Amino acid sequence: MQLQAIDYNSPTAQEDFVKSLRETGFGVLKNHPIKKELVSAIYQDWQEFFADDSKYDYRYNVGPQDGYFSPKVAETAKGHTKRDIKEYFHYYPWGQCPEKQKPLLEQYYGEASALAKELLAWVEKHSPADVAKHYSQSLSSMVDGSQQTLLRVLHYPPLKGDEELGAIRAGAHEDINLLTILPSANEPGLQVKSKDGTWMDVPCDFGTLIINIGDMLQEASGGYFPSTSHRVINPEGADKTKSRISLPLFLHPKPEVVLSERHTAKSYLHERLVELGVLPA
Ligand SMILES: O=C(O)CCC(=O)C(=O)O
Ligand SMILES: [Fe+2]
Repeated sequence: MQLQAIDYNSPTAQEDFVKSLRETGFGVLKNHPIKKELVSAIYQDWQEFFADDSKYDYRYNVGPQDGYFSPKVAETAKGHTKRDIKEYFHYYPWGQCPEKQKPLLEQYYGEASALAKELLAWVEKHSPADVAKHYSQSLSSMVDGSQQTLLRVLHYPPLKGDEELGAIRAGAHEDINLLTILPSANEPGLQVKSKDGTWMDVPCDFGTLIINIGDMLQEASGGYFPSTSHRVINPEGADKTKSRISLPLFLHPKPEVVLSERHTAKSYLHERLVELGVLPA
């Protein structure tokens, strides 16, 4: 299985994209509306943020989860024992954000959320009737007016050799939300698990966008759209000295949205954050 980039402007983009999501949990888009100059400017802005000790002034708020998570409090992937080797900042329009980094991040948040919503509408339009009948409301209306969509700026520091044995940049996990949009990072390392259990590299041509299904869409679609495991592996050799920045946007529904007979978005998110060790039970 190889992930082929799909041209956003192609006449068959919608069908090709939804087919890729269905078969692999992932889709890669090229020629999409998000400018790569915006993404690279954000990467630069945040290299500065993570390099400066004033980042500790933005320590995350435990309940709402906005702000800076240092490597000491970074999440531990479900089923793992070692924390991921990363630090990150959680941006919400209502949350804390340093003034210098705010304008571009806010702009990106708006553009990426709008694109994510459009892609969710593609998913809905190409869902078979027997899958769509389980959606408690239209997928795109699930995110209308949502305050929960999260933009995460991730920094994986260069490896120094003193990392815990067995720790990796991001342990294998599935995302919690409906859809995730991720611009190709500035360094490789992202891998996705294929159906036969092998790990494949996700292409990291700067300028492409990687989209994946999260657990909430898997739940709402009765498993038709798979939330696929992915991870970020550690660099080797000379690449160890390089840091890596990435910028996933996690599209979240409103808390009261019914995902399935078992879960609302709120109950599901709470259960998952406790499992990740970032919320007290
Ligand atoms: O850094 C990446 O490329 C992926 C990050 C990721 O999977 C996540 O934060 O959920
Ligand atoms: Fe992820």
